[in-house]
Amino acid sequence: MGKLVEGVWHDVWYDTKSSGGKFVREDAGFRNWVENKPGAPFQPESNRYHLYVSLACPWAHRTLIMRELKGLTQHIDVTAVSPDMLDNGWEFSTPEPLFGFTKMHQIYTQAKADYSGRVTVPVLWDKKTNSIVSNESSEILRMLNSEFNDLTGNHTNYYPEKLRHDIDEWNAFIYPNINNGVYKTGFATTQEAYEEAFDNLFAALDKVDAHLATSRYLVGDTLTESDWRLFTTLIRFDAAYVGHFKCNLKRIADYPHLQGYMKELYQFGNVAETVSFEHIKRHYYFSHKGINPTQVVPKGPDLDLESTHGRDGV
Ligand SMILES: N[C@@H](CCC(=O)N[C@@H](CS)C(=O)NCC(=O)O)C(=O)O
Repeated sequence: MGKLVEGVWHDVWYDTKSSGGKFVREDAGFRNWVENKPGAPFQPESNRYHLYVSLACPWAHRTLIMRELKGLTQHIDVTAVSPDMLDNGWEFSTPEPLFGFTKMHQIYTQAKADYSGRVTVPVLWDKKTNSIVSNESSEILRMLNSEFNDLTGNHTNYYPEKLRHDIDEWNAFIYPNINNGVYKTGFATTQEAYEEAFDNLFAALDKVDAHLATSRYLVGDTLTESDWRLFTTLIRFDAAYVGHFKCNLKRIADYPHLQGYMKELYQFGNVAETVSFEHIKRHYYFSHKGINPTQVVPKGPDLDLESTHGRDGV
Protein backbone atom coordinates (compact mmCIF):
# COMPACT_ATOMS: atom_id res chain seq x y z
CA MET A 1 0.00 0.00 0.00
CA GLY A 2 1.42 3.39 -0.92
CA LYS A 3 1.30 6.19 -3.44
CA LEU A 4 3.22 7.86 -6.25
CA VAL A 5 4.90 11.20 -5.60
CA GLU A 6 6.12 12.81 -8.82
CA GLY A 7 6.38 9.41 -10.44
CA VAL A 8 8.22 7.71 -7.53
CA TRP A 9 6.54 4.99 -5.46
CA HIS A 10 6.36 5.57 -1.67
CA ASP A 11 5.09 2.91 0.70
CA VAL A 12 2.71 4.76 3.04
CA TRP A 13 -0.60 3.74 4.69
CA TYR A 14 -3.64 6.05 4.70
CA ASP A 15 -3.23 9.15 6.85
CA THR A 16 -6.05 9.25 9.40
CA LYS A 17 -4.22 11.46 11.94
CA SER A 18 -5.10 14.71 10.17
CA SER A 19 -8.81 13.74 10.16
CA GLY A 20 -9.33 12.63 13.78
CA GLY A 21 -9.06 8.90 13.06
CA LYS A 22 -11.44 9.07 10.11
CA PHE A 23 -10.71 7.53 6.70
CA VAL A 24 -11.04 10.04 3.85
CA ARG A 25 -10.92 8.73 0.26
CA GLU A 26 -8.85 10.63 -2.32
CA ASP A 27 -10.44 11.82 -5.60
CA ALA A 28 -9.45 10.03 -8.82
CA GLY A 29 -6.75 11.68 -10.99
CA PHE A 30 -7.71 10.76 -14.61
CA ARG A 31 -11.13 11.99 -15.65
CA ASN A 32 -11.46 11.76 -19.42
CA TRP A 33 -14.47 10.27 -21.22
CA VAL A 34 -15.05 7.85 -24.06
CA GLU A 35 -17.71 9.59 -26.13
CA ASN A 36 -19.64 8.46 -29.17
CA LYS A 37 -19.60 11.80 -30.94
CA PRO A 38 -17.66 13.23 -33.87
CA GLY A 39 -14.31 14.75 -32.94
CA ALA A 40 -14.21 13.26 -29.41
CA PRO A 41 -10.63 12.26 -28.54
CA PHE A 42 -11.68 8.90 -27.06
CA GLN A 43 -14.02 7.20 -29.54
CA PRO A 44 -15.80 3.94 -28.76
CA GLU A 45 -13.84 1.37 -30.77
CA SER A 46 -13.54 -2.38 -30.47
CA ASN A 47 -10.28 -3.56 -28.88
CA ARG A 48 -9.02 0.00 -28.28
CA TYR A 49 -9.47 0.00 -24.49
CA HIS A 50 -8.19 -2.26 -21.71
CA LEU A 51 -9.71 -2.50 -18.26
CA TYR A 52 -7.47 -3.10 -15.23
CA VAL A 53 -9.44 -4.34 -12.25
CA SER A 54 -9.11 -6.07 -8.93
CA LEU A 55 -11.68 -8.83 -8.46
CA ALA A 56 -11.61 -7.91 -4.77
CA CYS A 57 -12.39 -4.23 -5.23
CA PRO A 58 -16.04 -3.12 -5.11
CA TRP A 59 -15.38 -0.05 -7.31
CA ALA A 60 -13.64 -2.09 -9.99
CA HIS A 61 -16.31 -4.78 -9.71
CA ARG A 62 -19.06 -2.47 -10.86
CA THR A 63 -17.22 -1.73 -14.11
CA LEU A 64 -16.67 -5.45 -14.66
CA ILE A 65 -20.39 -6.08 -14.19
CA MET A 66 -21.33 -3.31 -16.64
CA ARG A 67 -18.89 -4.74 -19.20
CA GLU A 68 -20.75 -8.08 -18.93
CA LEU A 69 -24.25 -6.60 -18.95
CA LYS A 70 -23.56 -4.43 -21.97
CA GLY A 71 -22.07 -7.18 -24.14
CA LEU A 72 -18.61 -5.62 -24.11
CA THR A 73 -16.55 -8.67 -23.22
CA GLN A 74 -15.25 -9.19 -26.76
CA HIS A 75 -14.56 -5.46 -27.24
CA ILE A 76 -12.76 -4.51 -24.03
CA ASP A 77 -10.32 -7.00 -22.55
CA VAL A 78 -9.53 -7.18 -18.86
CA THR A 79 -6.55 -7.78 -16.62
CA ALA A 80 -7.08 -8.53 -12.93
CA VAL A 81 -4.38 -7.70 -10.40
CA SER A 82 -3.28 -10.12 -7.71
CA PRO A 83 -5.48 -9.90 -4.58
CA ASP A 84 -2.47 -9.09 -2.39
CA MET A 85 -1.89 -5.36 -2.08
CA LEU A 86 1.23 -4.95 0.03
CA ASP A 87 4.35 -2.73 -0.04
CA ASN A 88 4.28 -2.28 -3.82
CA GLY A 89 0.54 -1.61 -3.99
CA TRP A 90 -1.43 -3.57 -6.59
CA GLU A 91 0.71 -6.08 -8.51
CA PHE A 92 0.16 -8.56 -11.35
CA SER A 93 0.78 -12.21 -10.54
CA THR A 94 2.01 -12.66 -14.13
CA PRO A 95 3.24 -9.72 -16.26
CA GLU A 96 0.28 -7.78 -17.66
CA PRO A 97 -0.32 -8.16 -21.42
CA LEU A 98 0.21 -4.62 -22.75
CA PHE A 99 3.71 -3.77 -21.45
CA GLY A 100 4.79 -6.77 -19.39
CA PHE A 101 4.67 -4.69 -16.20
CA THR A 102 4.44 -6.44 -12.85
CA LYS A 103 3.10 -3.50 -10.82
CA MET A 104 0.04 -1.34 -11.28
CA HIS A 105 1.95 1.86 -10.47
CA GLN A 106 3.95 1.31 -13.67
CA ILE A 107 0.71 1.69 -15.64
CA TYR A 108 0.18 5.06 -13.98
CA THR A 109 3.70 6.32 -14.71
CA GLN A 110 3.45 4.96 -18.26
CA ALA A 111 0.48 7.31 -18.69
CA LYS A 112 2.07 10.21 -16.80
CA ALA A 113 5.73 9.93 -15.84
CA ASP A 114 5.49 12.42 -12.95
CA TYR A 115 2.09 11.28 -11.62
CA SER A 116 1.35 12.01 -7.97
CA GLY A 117 -1.47 10.27 -6.14
CA ARG A 118 -2.81 6.89 -5.13
CA VAL A 119 -2.64 4.00 -7.54
CA THR A 120 -6.18 2.68 -7.61
CA VAL A 121 -8.26 0.27 -9.66
CA PRO A 122 -10.22 0.29 -11.88
CA VAL A 123 -8.28 1.91 -14.71
CA LEU A 124 -9.60 2.25 -18.26
CA TRP A 125 -6.51 2.29 -20.49
CA ASP A 126 -6.44 3.60 -24.07
CA LYS A 127 -4.10 1.59 -26.30
CA LYS A 128 -4.28 4.20 -29.09
CA THR A 129 -3.03 7.24 -27.16
CA ASN A 130 -1.11 5.16 -24.62
CA SER A 131 -2.82 6.81 -21.71
CA ILE A 132 -5.38 6.38 -18.96
CA VAL A 133 -8.86 7.49 -19.95
CA SER A 134 -10.24 7.30 -16.44
CA ASN A 135 -9.61 5.83 -13.02
CA GLU A 136 -13.02 6.82 -11.65
CA SER A 137 -15.33 3.81 -11.63
CA SER A 138 -18.60 5.77 -11.47
CA GLU A 139 -17.64 7.53 -14.70
CA ILE A 140 -16.30 4.39 -16.41
CA LEU A 141 -19.67 2.82 -15.56
CA ARG A 142 -21.52 5.56 -17.45
CA MET A 143 -19.23 5.27 -20.50
CA LEU A 144 -19.77 1.52 -20.70
CA ASN A 145 -23.51 1.99 -20.22
CA SER A 146 -24.06 4.39 -23.10
CA GLU A 147 -21.12 5.08 -25.40
CA PHE A 148 -20.53 1.67 -26.98
CA ASN A 149 -24.17 0.95 -27.94
CA ASP A 150 -23.61 1.34 -31.70
CA LEU A 151 -20.78 -1.18 -31.50
CA THR A 152 -22.63 -3.80 -29.47
CA GLY A 153 -26.24 -3.18 -30.48
CA ASN A 154 -27.03 -3.45 -26.77
CA HIS A 155 -29.22 -0.48 -25.84
CA THR A 156 -30.20 -1.51 -22.31
CA ASN A 157 -29.91 1.67 -20.31
CA TYR A 158 -28.95 1.54 -16.62
CA TYR A 159 -29.08 5.34 -16.34
CA PRO A 160 -32.24 6.30 -18.25
CA GLU A 161 -33.06 10.00 -18.50
CA LYS A 162 -36.45 9.72 -16.82
CA LEU A 163 -35.10 7.96 -13.73
CA ARG A 164 -31.95 10.07 -13.27
CA HIS A 165 -33.29 12.10 -10.41
CA ASP A 166 -34.01 8.98 -8.33
CA ILE A 167 -30.80 7.22 -9.40
CA ASP A 168 -28.69 10.25 -8.45
CA GLU A 169 -30.44 10.43 -5.10
CA TRP A 170 -29.81 6.76 -4.31
CA ASN A 171 -26.18 7.02 -5.42
CA ALA A 172 -25.65 10.06 -3.22
CA PHE A 173 -27.06 8.10 -0.27
CA ILE A 174 -25.43 4.73 -0.89
CA TYR A 175 -21.89 5.90 -1.68
CA PRO A 176 -21.01 7.70 1.58
CA ASN A 177 -23.13 5.56 3.90
CA ILE A 178 -22.72 2.04 2.49
CA ASN A 179 -20.06 1.68 -0.27
CA ASN A 180 -17.58 3.90 1.50
CA GLY A 181 -19.33 3.38 4.84
CA VAL A 182 -17.82 -0.08 5.29
CA TYR A 183 -14.34 1.35 4.63
CA LYS A 184 -14.92 4.25 7.03
CA THR A 185 -15.92 1.67 9.66
CA GLY A 186 -13.03 -0.70 8.97
CA PHE A 187 -10.27 1.87 8.50
CA ALA A 188 -11.25 4.05 11.50
CA THR A 189 -8.40 4.34 13.98
CA THR A 190 -10.33 5.77 16.92
CA GLN A 191 -13.29 4.24 18.80
CA GLU A 192 -15.40 7.35 18.13
CA ALA A 193 -14.75 7.38 14.38
CA TYR A 194 -15.50 3.63 14.22
CA GLU A 195 -18.77 3.90 16.12
CA GLU A 196 -19.97 6.88 14.13
CA ALA A 197 -19.32 5.10 10.82
CA PHE A 198 -20.81 1.83 12.16
CA ASP A 199 -24.07 3.48 13.32
CA ASN A 200 -24.36 5.33 10.06
CA LEU A 201 -23.79 2.19 8.00
CA PHE A 202 -26.43 0.08 9.74
CA ALA A 203 -28.98 2.90 9.75
CA ALA A 204 -28.47 3.11 5.98
CA LEU A 205 -28.81 -0.67 5.49
CA ASP A 206 -32.02 -0.63 7.57
CA LYS A 207 -33.43 2.12 5.37
CA VAL A 208 -32.61 0.27 2.13
CA ASP A 209 -33.99 -3.00 3.51
CA ALA A 210 -37.29 -1.31 4.40
CA HIS A 211 -37.47 0.25 0.92
CA LEU A 212 -36.91 -3.13 -0.74
CA ALA A 213 -39.87 -4.64 1.15
CA THR A 214 -42.19 -3.06 -1.41
CA SER A 215 -39.86 -2.15 -4.27
CA ARG A 216 -38.30 -4.84 -6.47
CA TYR A 217 -35.20 -2.69 -7.12
CA LEU A 218 -33.99 0.64 -5.75
CA VAL A 219 -35.85 2.60 -8.42
CA GLY A 220 -39.14 0.73 -8.76
CA ASP A 221 -39.11 -2.24 -11.12
CA THR A 222 -36.25 -1.05 -13.34
CA LEU A 223 -32.73 -2.32 -12.71
CA THR A 224 -30.44 0.70 -12.71
CA GLU A 225 -26.79 1.47 -12.06
CA SER A 226 -27.71 2.23 -8.43
CA ASP A 227 -28.52 -1.45 -7.92
CA TRP A 228 -25.16 -2.53 -9.29
CA ARG A 229 -23.37 0.07 -7.20
CA LEU A 230 -25.09 -1.26 -4.08
CA PHE A 231 -24.62 -4.91 -5.06
CA THR A 232 -20.82 -4.86 -5.05
CA THR A 233 -20.79 -3.87 -1.37
CA LEU A 234 -23.58 -6.28 -0.37
CA ILE A 235 -21.89 -9.29 -1.96
CA ARG A 236 -18.65 -8.62 0.00
CA PHE A 237 -20.41 -7.89 3.27
CA ASP A 238 -20.83 -11.28 4.94
CA ALA A 239 -17.58 -12.70 3.55
CA ALA A 240 -15.32 -9.76 4.39
CA TYR A 241 -16.80 -6.68 6.03
CA VAL A 242 -18.59 -8.38 8.95
CA GLY A 243 -15.33 -9.81 10.26
CA HIS A 244 -12.47 -7.81 8.79
CA PHE A 245 -14.07 -4.34 8.97
CA LYS A 246 -15.99 -5.09 12.22
CA CYS A 247 -19.34 -4.34 10.53
CA ASN A 248 -20.96 -6.94 12.73
CA LEU A 249 -24.31 -5.66 13.99
CA LYS A 250 -26.03 -7.86 11.39
CA ARG A 251 -25.10 -9.86 8.30
CA ILE A 252 -26.83 -9.26 4.97
CA ALA A 253 -28.22 -12.79 5.46
CA ASP A 254 -30.09 -11.45 8.51
CA TYR A 255 -31.94 -8.81 6.50
CA PRO A 256 -35.26 -10.10 5.14
CA HIS A 257 -35.22 -8.10 1.90
CA LEU A 258 -31.57 -7.24 1.21
CA GLN A 259 -30.61 -10.91 1.13
CA GLY A 260 -33.14 -11.91 -1.57
CA TYR A 261 -32.40 -8.74 -3.53
CA MET A 262 -28.66 -9.44 -3.44
CA LYS A 263 -29.28 -13.04 -4.56
CA GLU A 264 -31.43 -11.91 -7.46
CA LEU A 265 -28.66 -9.60 -8.69
CA TYR A 266 -26.04 -12.32 -8.17
CA GLN A 267 -28.11 -14.71 -10.31
CA PHE A 268 -28.73 -12.11 -13.06
CA GLY A 269 -27.05 -12.77 -16.45
CA ASN A 270 -23.36 -13.61 -16.06
CA VAL A 271 -22.95 -11.55 -12.90
CA ALA A 272 -22.01 -14.57 -10.74
CA GLU A 273 -18.94 -15.07 -12.95
CA THR A 274 -17.67 -11.61 -11.99
CA VAL A 275 -17.68 -12.51 -8.27
CA SER A 276 -14.54 -14.06 -6.78
CA PHE A 277 -14.78 -14.80 -3.07
CA GLU A 278 -11.25 -16.15 -3.24
CA HIS A 279 -9.90 -12.74 -4.28
CA ILE A 280 -12.29 -10.86 -1.99
CA LYS A 281 -11.32 -12.72 1.20
CA ARG A 282 -7.65 -12.98 0.34
CA HIS A 283 -7.36 -9.26 -0.49
CA TYR A 284 -8.93 -7.84 2.63
CA TYR A 285 -7.63 -10.28 5.21
CA PHE A 286 -4.13 -10.65 3.75
CA SER A 287 -3.40 -7.10 2.55
CA HIS A 288 -4.42 -5.02 5.55
CA LYS A 289 -1.74 -6.12 7.99
CA GLY A 290 -2.53 -3.24 10.34
CA ILE A 291 -6.02 -4.69 10.83
CA ASN A 292 -5.19 -8.43 10.58
CA PRO A 293 -1.50 -8.87 11.52
CA THR A 294 -1.57 -12.70 11.24
CA GLN A 295 -2.86 -12.46 7.65
CA VAL A 296 -4.90 -15.58 8.29
CA VAL A 297 -7.81 -15.73 5.81
CA PRO A 298 -11.12 -17.18 7.09
CA LYS A 299 -12.47 -20.35 5.46
CA GLY A 300 -16.15 -19.41 5.76
CA PRO A 301 -18.79 -18.29 5.64
CA ASP A 302 -20.92 -20.72 3.68
CA LEU A 303 -23.02 -18.34 1.59
CA ASP A 304 -26.31 -19.52 0.16
CA LEU A 305 -26.42 -17.62 -3.16
CA GLU A 306 -27.85 -20.16 -5.59
CA SER A 307 -31.22 -20.87 -3.96
CA THR A 308 -34.39 -19.06 -5.11
CA HIS A 309 -34.29 -15.36 -4.35
CA GLY A 310 -38.03 -15.08 -3.73
CA ARG A 311 -38.33 -11.59 -5.22
CA ASP A 312 -40.75 -12.39 -8.07
CA GLY A 313 -43.79 -11.23 -6.15
CA VAL A 314 -42.35 -7.89 -4.96
N1 LIG B 1 -12.66 6.68 -6.89
C1 LIG B 1 -12.14 5.43 -7.18
C2 LIG B 1 -11.78 4.64 -5.96
C3 LIG B 1 -11.17 3.32 -6.31
C4 LIG B 1 -10.43 2.71 -5.12
O1 LIG B 1 -10.26 3.36 -4.08
N2 LIG B 1 -9.97 1.46 -5.29
C5 LIG B 1 -9.22 0.80 -4.23
C6 LIG B 1 -9.42 -0.68 -4.24
S1 LIG B 1 -10.96 -1.19 -3.59
C7 LIG B 1 -7.75 1.00 -4.47
O2 LIG B 1 -7.27 0.76 -5.57
N3 LIG B 1 -7.01 1.39 -3.43
C8 LIG B 1 -5.61 1.56 -3.48
C9 LIG B 1 -5.16 2.75 -2.69
O3 LIG B 1 -6.01 3.48 -2.16
O4 LIG B 1 -3.97 2.96 -2.62
C10 LIG B 1 -13.16 4.70 -8.04
O5 LIG B 1 -14.32 4.53 -7.62
O6 LIG B 1 -12.80 4.30 -9.12
